[in-house]
Amino acid sequence: MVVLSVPAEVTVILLDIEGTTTPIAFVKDILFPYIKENVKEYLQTHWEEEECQQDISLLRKQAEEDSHLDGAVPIPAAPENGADDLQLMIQAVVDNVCWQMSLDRKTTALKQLQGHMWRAAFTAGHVKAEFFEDVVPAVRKWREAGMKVYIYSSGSVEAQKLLFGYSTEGDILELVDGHFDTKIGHKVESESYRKIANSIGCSTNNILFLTDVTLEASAAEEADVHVAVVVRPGNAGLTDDEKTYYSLITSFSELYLPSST
Ligand SMILES: CSCCC(=O)C(=O)COP(=O)(O)O
Ligand SMILES: [Mg+2]
Repeated sequence: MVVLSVPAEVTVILLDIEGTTTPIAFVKDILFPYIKENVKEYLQTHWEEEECQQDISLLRKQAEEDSHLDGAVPIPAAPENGADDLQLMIQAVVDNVCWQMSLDRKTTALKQLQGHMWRAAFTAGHVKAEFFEDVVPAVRKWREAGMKVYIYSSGSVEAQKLLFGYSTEGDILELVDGHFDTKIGHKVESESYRKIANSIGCSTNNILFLTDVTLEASAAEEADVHVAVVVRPGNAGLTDDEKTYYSLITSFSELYLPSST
């Protein structure tokens, strides 16, 4: 087995979710279709609720920022003229969400609505999150060795907690010391990793970030975070240069913690 030695200064392991802890197929084939199939009914049912109105406001703001993009779908201002306007507005939000999802956008607005929609599916037991089989045993081992384990995903913190709270492995939320999402910044921006270190109360070089996306690894590395790229079935392929440049692991069990011997 290939072994990647974790530098002695590392005290925090920061995990991406999709493509790292969890198969991309679970997100693409189960979580995302749930949104596309249910978003219209969800909006019709929850429209009057404050949480839903906050989600719409955020989506509308994002739509304004996106107005220069090819194919962007605008969301009109709040309806004034009754039921017909409301139905047009709901359809605009549905079209905007589907457009964003067709591009796999990671906007905070989209991710916030998705997190709220998944709540019902997870808590009712209709969906259970999948984790690669090496994830839970490795995380337990790291924690026993004194490591802190944090999550940094484009999925909202609320969605992350649903995944860890309602998984095929049971409720494994207690294995996570904390969560970060795009509210702290985007994963391809190095400043986000500095803010995460600051929020945890450590230096960036105390963190090892595991992700499937080399753009994220590169941003983290620029902030002096240690990185390893996770190669999982179903992940996007890496170029030869990326394979040479980055430390690669195919399972969390390949990480060797000097302190855990
Ligand atoms: C954690 S919620 C479901 C996945 C999701 O919506 C997403 O965008 C995952 O992105 P990641 O940063 O974990 O690759
Ligand atoms: Mg990922």
